[in-house]
Amino acid sequence: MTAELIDGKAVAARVRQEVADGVAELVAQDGQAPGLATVLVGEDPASEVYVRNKRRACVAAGMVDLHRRLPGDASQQQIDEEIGRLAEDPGVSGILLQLPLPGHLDPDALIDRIPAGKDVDGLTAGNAGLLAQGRDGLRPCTPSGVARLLDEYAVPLAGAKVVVVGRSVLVGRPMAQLLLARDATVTLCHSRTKDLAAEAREAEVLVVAAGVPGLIGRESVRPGATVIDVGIHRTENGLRGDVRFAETRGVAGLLTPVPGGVGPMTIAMLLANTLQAARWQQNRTNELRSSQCSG
Ligand SMILES: Nc1nc(=O)c2c([nH]1)NC[C@@H]1CN(c3ccc(C(=O)N[C@@H](CCC(=O)O)C(=O)O)cc3)C=[N+]21
Ligand SMILES: [Mg+2]
Repeated sequence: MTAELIDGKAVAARVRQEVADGVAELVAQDGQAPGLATVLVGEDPASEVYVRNKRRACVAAGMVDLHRRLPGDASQQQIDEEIGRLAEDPGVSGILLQLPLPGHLDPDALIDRIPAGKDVDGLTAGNAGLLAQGRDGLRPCTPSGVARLLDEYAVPLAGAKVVVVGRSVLVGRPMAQLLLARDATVTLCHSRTKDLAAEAREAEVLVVAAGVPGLIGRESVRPGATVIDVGIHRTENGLRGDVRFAETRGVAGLLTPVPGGVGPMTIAMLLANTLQAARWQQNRTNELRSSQCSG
């Protein structure tokens, strides 16, 4: 068997076009384009690349790029104040604090300064709680990108055995919650899991977000399974994932490549979240206006 490849670039291009259409509609309605504030602290080279790509995608979708850069030695209070200003600014639809932050900063406290309605990364305790309770909110971009890929390739989730490897706040935990909300039977594995390969082999859908290069190979994959590789590592031989691609391709039914799989979807879903946030803010503004008129 040779797995069919999931074309994340193609799906991401479709999502980005949908977002661009939605942005044009919003601009026609109230003359204001959504604005995305990416906040980058310091100069981690990988973060520079991601933020640059996010800003480009934002402009390409017709949104306003409101980038903020702070020095690597910025204090907790300085960043707190910057996020506070963006939170108050009606021109800012979404705020994204790029992670990881320099070691002297407390990321949780800063993330929770972002109002839930502008939290386009879906990382605040508020949005994580809404997701855990199965209520509407902004979802983390990588997990929602994975869900969209699975939908586009018509991978059944209801009742399916899904194994997620990795329990990070950015990917693994929200991924498990999102799949649970889609009625999958979800197993969440991590670095302390006993016999990871045996757990993973049970999966009809295997989502790998461990951050360990080449962690998963043929010994861990059920024949015909759908394998989603969220890992991304810069090596001498180019970008690699958490999955050993060539050997896994011989066992899996559907497989994401790295690059060109999940990565482009993360950015596409960020744009989709920013549009969603702008629509909610527009609705709230209109409700306020009409209540002032009638009241
Ligand atoms: N607050 C926050 N939100 C994030 O969403 C976030 C973050 N911090 N920190 C780092 C991770 C990583 N991440 C990626 C985004 C795009 C690609 C992407 O576009 N990948 C391309 C390749 C791009 C390249 O050449 O490096 C691909 O896989 O095809 C990958 C990874 C977002 N992250
Ligand atoms: Mg882990």
